[in-house]
Amino acid sequence: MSAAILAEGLTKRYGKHVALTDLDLEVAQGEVFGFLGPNGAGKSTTIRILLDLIRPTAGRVEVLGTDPRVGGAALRAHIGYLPGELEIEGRNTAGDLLGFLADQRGTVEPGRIAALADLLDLDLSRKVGAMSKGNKQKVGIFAAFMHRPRLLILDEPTSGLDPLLQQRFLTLVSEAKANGQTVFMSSHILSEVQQTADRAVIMRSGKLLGTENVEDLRRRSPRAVELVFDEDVFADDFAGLPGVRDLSVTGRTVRCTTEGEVDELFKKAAKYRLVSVLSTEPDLEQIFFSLYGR
Ligand SMILES: Nc1ncnc2c1ncn2[C@@H]1O[C@H](COP(=O)(O)OP(=O)(O)OP(=O)(O)O)[C@@H](O)[C@H]1O
Repeated sequence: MSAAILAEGLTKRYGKHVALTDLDLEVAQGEVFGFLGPNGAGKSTTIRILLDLIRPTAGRVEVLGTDPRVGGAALRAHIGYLPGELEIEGRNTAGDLLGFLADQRGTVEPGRIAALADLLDLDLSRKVGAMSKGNKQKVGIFAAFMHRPRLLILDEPTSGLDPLLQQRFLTLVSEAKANGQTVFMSSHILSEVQQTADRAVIMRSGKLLGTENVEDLRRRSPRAVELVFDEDVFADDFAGLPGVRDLSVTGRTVRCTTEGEVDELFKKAAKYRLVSVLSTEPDLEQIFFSLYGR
């Protein structure tokens, strides 16, 4: 079986500016694949090349076994694409617009649009041009998912969605995976990729830093942890614990960065009465630094 996505030596220059350098990528069919990187890493550039919206300076890609430069409409029929900067204008209602797209595609099962509207809480009677960014994003998600394409290419799909809807979106991704579809999803947020993806690549400044098994990434990536107790605690109790660094203990509050195992930390914490636990994901730059030391 051919790969869902294959890129070899992909390079893109805009004049003197190098947006992408020698990228190799292979995404298997049926895989949920995260494409991670901060703004400007080259994610949208790669995605646009996969869709033949722009052409590479060097290297080649195959999408579902076909060169997108020759695949045309037949290839596009198998791809659901959500652009990073979605622009939807016009006086049509969401229902009319999505109904039109469904007719064009001809493969959308009856009731699918209503079910998606229910899941993502979208009022189909609203005019798309007057919608908020988040609602427009939902329309874009519908358009990508509704015909259950073999391959979903999603550029920052949850941008503009509130946390509840981000979770609902992730259920759509899980459903697509269960259905054997391939999902290629860019993001600058590790946690959303961690929840759904099998593997992820991490990009920075147009270069691939590494390919990661997402389960490993979850274990290895640092988290900022804050524990608050109902009384002052002894700093010595928390000193030198495995997987704990940047420790600061002030009165009732312990702050630290954890990496990997947190078992010892919580065993020590259990000596006291814990009032609250806050664990936050650092931004990608910090994760890069922790994983790759640069
Ligand atoms: N049409 C263009 N002309 C010139 N430079 C461009 C063009 N499109 C992108 N770039 C540059 O190429 C680099 C990669 O951009 P790209 O949009 O692929 O990054 P990204 O990872 O998708 O980030 P973002 O999330 O901000 O879109 C950036 O430095 C960007 O400024």
